[in-house]
Amino acid sequence: MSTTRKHTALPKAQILIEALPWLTRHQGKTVVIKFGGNAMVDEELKSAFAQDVVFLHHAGLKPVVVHGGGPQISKALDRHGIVSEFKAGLRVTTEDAMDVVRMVLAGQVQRELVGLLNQHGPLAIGLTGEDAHTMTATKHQPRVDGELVDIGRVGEITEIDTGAIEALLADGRIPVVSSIARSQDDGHVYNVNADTAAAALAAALDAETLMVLTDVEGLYEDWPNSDEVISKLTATELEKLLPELASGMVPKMEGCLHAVRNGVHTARVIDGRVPHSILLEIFTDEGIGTMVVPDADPEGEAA
Ligand SMILES: Nc1ncnc2c1ncn2[C@@H]1O[C@H](COP(=O)(O)OP(=O)(O)O)[C@@H](O)[C@H]1O
Ligand SMILES: CC(=O)N[C@@H](CCC(=O)OP(=O)(O)O)C(=O)O
Repeated sequence: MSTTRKHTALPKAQILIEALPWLTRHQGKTVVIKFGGNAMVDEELKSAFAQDVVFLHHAGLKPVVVHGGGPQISKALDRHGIVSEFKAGLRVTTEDAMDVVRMVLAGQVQRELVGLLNQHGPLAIGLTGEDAHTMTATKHQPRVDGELVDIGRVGEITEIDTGAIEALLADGRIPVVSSIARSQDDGHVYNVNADTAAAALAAALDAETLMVLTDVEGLYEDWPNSDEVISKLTATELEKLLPELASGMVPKMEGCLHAVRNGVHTARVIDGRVPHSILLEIFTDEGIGTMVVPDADPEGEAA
């Protein structure tokens, strides 16, 4: 035989092998991925997101996508002459505004993500929390300066039925969920913050990981004065920080806390502006954002 041939693709094999421990660890595990409206600004990023989710699916994980669409809703409301107002980080949602919210989330943003994922095969199925009683809510009245405020059709999740999502996962599909909930009597629907919905679903599904993609690097220690990202913190450490956090981060970090306090192993806030941030986070040990772990973290760094 002649001398050994030079295989120029060998570094690729090295990269695949480096992912082996992570592939083994995450095999069969459910990962809830929240794709924020602010991270959905760029066509290339959206395609890379879809590729990552499909990659996870083919690597044996069970991804569930929950999407936001705040900026897209604000734009549509503006076109309808409705002014966007937020209280306690949540959109004040009149009945008219709710029609627009539902149209944008279920009819526009969700359809686009389903389309991008399905470019890779017959994988994604879109639903909202209304479908098969996936999410039931009651009217949410947050406190602002100690006073209860009425913010219209904004819901607080009271019940989750994971049946439809689990059936889709068992059938090898990728559920794409819009954050709209039904009311107990099916009389109307509620607008639910997408971070809150993703966290509640992650807990109800017994997911291994909740991953929240947004438009910052992670949780900044002293926002907006410094860009020092907190790379890892426990539930109790996060709980202490919560009162200091500002609007957009509040539902995200409250969601992460809820998730890890209810069985999810890790909740991560990562930068959706970095292409393939999901793969970097799942398959390398260079976590790129903020990771929240339960207080007793038996697996330590391996989480
Ligand atoms: N401590 C913090 N660390 C990082 N971002 C913060 C912090 N506090 C507030 N923010 C704001 O939260 C925003 C993310 O939330 P949001 O706008 O709701 O994004 P998304 O559409 O991804 O849900 C950031 O762009 C930033 O302006
Ligand atoms: C009650 C409430 O505020 N609902 C959000 C739902 C969409 C969302 O959460 O989108 P992002 O993740 O892109 O912020 C809203 O109407 O904007």
